[in-house]
Amino acid sequence: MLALHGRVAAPISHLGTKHQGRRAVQLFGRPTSTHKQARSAVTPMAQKRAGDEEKMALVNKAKCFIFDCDGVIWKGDKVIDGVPETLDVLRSLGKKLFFITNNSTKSRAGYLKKFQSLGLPVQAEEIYSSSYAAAAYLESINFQKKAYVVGEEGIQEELDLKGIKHIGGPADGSKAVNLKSGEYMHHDPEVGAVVVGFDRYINYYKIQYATLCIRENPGCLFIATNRDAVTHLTDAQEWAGNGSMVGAIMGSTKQEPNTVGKPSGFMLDNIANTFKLQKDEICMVGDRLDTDIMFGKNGGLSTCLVLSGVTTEETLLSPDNKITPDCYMGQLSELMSVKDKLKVAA
Ligand SMILES: O=C(CO)[C@H](O)[C@H](O)COP(=O)(O)O
Repeated sequence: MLALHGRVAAPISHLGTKHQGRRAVQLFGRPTSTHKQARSAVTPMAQKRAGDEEKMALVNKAKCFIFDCDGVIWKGDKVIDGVPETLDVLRSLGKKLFFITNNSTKSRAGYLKKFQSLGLPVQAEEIYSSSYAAAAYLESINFQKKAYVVGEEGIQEELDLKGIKHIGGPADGSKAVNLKSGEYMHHDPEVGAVVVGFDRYINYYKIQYATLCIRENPGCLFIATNRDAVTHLTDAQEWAGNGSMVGAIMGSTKQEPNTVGKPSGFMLDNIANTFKLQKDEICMVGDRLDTDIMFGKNGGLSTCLVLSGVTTEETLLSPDNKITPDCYMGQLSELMSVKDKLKVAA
């Protein structure tokens, strides 16, 4: 087992919000004062692809880069072209690199193996996942009860590392509900949090169990690792993301979850505090506007969108889009066009 990161600073200081249509989505606990926060995070500006000048300014300003994984580093199990070389160049310039994924199916140790299997030299302490964020959040509030997991091994492994008791997860993947007359499902009254992450084996049993805990156990928390609409489970197509699992339980409980993954700033605060980084020295590179770029903007980071993932240029430039990155490019390796003009980090 890997002890990957230090203890999370509590209490949580950053509350992010995002709009989905007209509804405010609550991130981390507090009812949102949505309009104020959302306005500060969306600065409409002229958009054009980053040229060499913008790329140089972006890299020279940043002492640290935070990369989203799916859509920036890889798609499914394939590394995106030019990524290894680009990471090497940034490291040779003395930049600190971190990798943050909203995908909760693996723990940080699981992601370390994935990076290694893809031939990407990454250190354990450079990886943050929403599975970790869920466990670190519960630790930060001194959670002493049991968690019910709708999700995969990643969440369970991270809860184990924090010594948090849990039930559910893959073990409930094969459980079926038989709705015979008088059928009654019992649930554990000791469950004090339901953690919902991406779950390929979600079923009616899990949805009902999670619903009972949230509705009937006084004060039971509803935690979403993320609410991403779609994800690249394979490189051939986009697949329904954790937003679909969270949505099912929101539907039955009529409650908003606390979201611990991007765009919530929980992992950002952890990185900045642990590694003593100023937020304005960090550049967030991501492929999603409502998670990655919002995460960067909420946190006061520079932001760069890449078009190698879920966002098209048309969506970015549409008048309906209100989330504007500082710059955008086709894919990460486009930074290589200025590699000979970049400065070593001070
Ligand atoms: O729904 C998901 C699976 O839980 C996520 O959308 C997805 O995998 C996000 O990955 P990343 O943050 O690396 O783009």
